[in-house]
Amino acid sequence: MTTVRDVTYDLLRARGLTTIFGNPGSNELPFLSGLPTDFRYILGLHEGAVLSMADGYSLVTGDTTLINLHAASGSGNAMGALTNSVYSHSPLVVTAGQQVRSTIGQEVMLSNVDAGSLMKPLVKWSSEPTCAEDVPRTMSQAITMAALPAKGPVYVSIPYDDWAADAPTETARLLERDVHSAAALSGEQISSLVGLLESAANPVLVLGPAVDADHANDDAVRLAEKLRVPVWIAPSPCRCPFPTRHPSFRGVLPAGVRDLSSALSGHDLILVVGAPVFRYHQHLPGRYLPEGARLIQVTDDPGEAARAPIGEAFVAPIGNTLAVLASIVEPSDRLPLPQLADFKEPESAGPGLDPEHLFALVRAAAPDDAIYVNESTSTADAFWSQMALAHQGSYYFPASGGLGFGLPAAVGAQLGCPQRQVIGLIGDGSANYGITALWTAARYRIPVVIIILKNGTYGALRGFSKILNTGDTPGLDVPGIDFVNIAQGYGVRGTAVASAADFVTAFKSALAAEVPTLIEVHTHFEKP
Ligand SMILES: Cc1ncc(Cn2c(C)c(CCOP(=O)(O)OP(=O)(O)O)sc2=O)c(N)n1
Ligand SMILES: [Ca+2]
Repeated sequence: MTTVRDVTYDLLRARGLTTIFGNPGSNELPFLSGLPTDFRYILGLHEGAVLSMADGYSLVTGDTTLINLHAASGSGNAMGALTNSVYSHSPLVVTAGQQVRSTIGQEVMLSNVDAGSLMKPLVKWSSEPTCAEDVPRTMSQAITMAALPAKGPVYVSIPYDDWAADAPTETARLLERDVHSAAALSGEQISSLVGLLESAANPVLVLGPAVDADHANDDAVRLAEKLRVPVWIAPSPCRCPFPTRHPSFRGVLPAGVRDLSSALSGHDLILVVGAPVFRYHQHLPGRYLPEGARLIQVTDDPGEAARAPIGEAFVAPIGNTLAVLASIVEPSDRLPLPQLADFKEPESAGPGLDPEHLFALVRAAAPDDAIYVNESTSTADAFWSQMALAHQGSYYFPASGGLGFGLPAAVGAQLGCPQRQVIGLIGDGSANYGITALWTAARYRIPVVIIILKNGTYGALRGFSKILNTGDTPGLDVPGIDFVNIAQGYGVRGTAVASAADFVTAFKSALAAEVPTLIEVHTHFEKP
């Protein structure tokens, strides 16, 4: 007789979920026992790292990705990482082993009490099947929900005695299922958008992560070039939707209401594509928009459209909308935008490097199509002022600022995209939240390059203490961490550098290596 486990593995195979990121407990063993040979299991040592590795993998591949965690304790450890995945719309299927079905109510050891509620609101859908026979259909629903727009993580808790139960014969029909999502702006809606863009005196494009997620970067460039308009990246970006050396590129919008509004002053039409309106961060109240500006938002997430405080929104596929607009909008007779100024070539007063200087050295030596996973929270301005990102899928940042994403996501991204070099730019504070992913990188020989920016402090919080005028609070410094020895303890080759020449030597060696490498760079939080 075919078991629930057999049908579930057939379903996972049919939908392409044959890589499992996990950390097991006893509840998971009946699912993992006799893992089919065409599946691979990637072990992480902490569930936060497991989740973020899977997130990095799903972001670069675009694949719906399977995670298997241990009951409530493992699921709970992963929740911090899920705060990012839910906003980066990562299609993750998070599964957890549950105690034997008949004992859950007694709350025996390893029971995941009220499992269906545990992960809300950090997942778009969550369930514990009501009986063993419904496990395959529930898994089918979970995989489909994760992948349908707006994509996002889902959670399924499965009692471990369900796997051996007989599967109803009809569950085999799940393997034939396919679910298509269509919808697009109507001809009338497109015409109204085109009319607004062509009649605006000074329009501006604001692009968000969904443009990059939908591989619509080139159509965004075509639209910007036809309209001859400036292009900003929406605030708090977790991806890069537009080439940063293009003449239209103006940078990342500030994440405060007041400053964002002034950055857009003078524009009468603001077209926001693929971003929430907006992911503000610093609380700097003011007018949402400059005088006389009209905001139009195109998003594939009904929630983003519904919760925006301003503007008119269209819920539609991002790639299709940009492609249609770029093809039918008339070329503008505005003057072409001038080339961007050359990069400043910064220096540092040693020992140690200024972040701008470090990023200039990275840019000079890294491959043109490198993928950057950034979690160095006080150096964002320096990064955007020095990097030349030209390709789709070149940049990832924790979508909710939940630390512990960066280092594991870099490992997962490198596993998912072996053809491009992945470079993690990780603060010496952030590194500690996902440090165990170094072991996974060494264990599976994943050749990621991890650059630790060691300024000895929680730099972003020092910045916030100035904005919030909170003075010198406790808990802001992280001096003396030895990432080289930590890395070597997890099996990763590490080097510490404090000069430009030494960094370039170590970086070029790391880029040529076929194993993971960590470089600890002494950086300045403030210019010496
Ligand atoms: C899981 C988690 N814990 C704590 C924080 C709070 N936090 C913390 C602790 C930051 C400092 C990070 O320091 P870093 O060394 O990684 O980078 P910088 O020195 O460049 O800021 S930024 C920030 O929002 C967080 N965002 N996420
Ligand atoms: Ca730091």
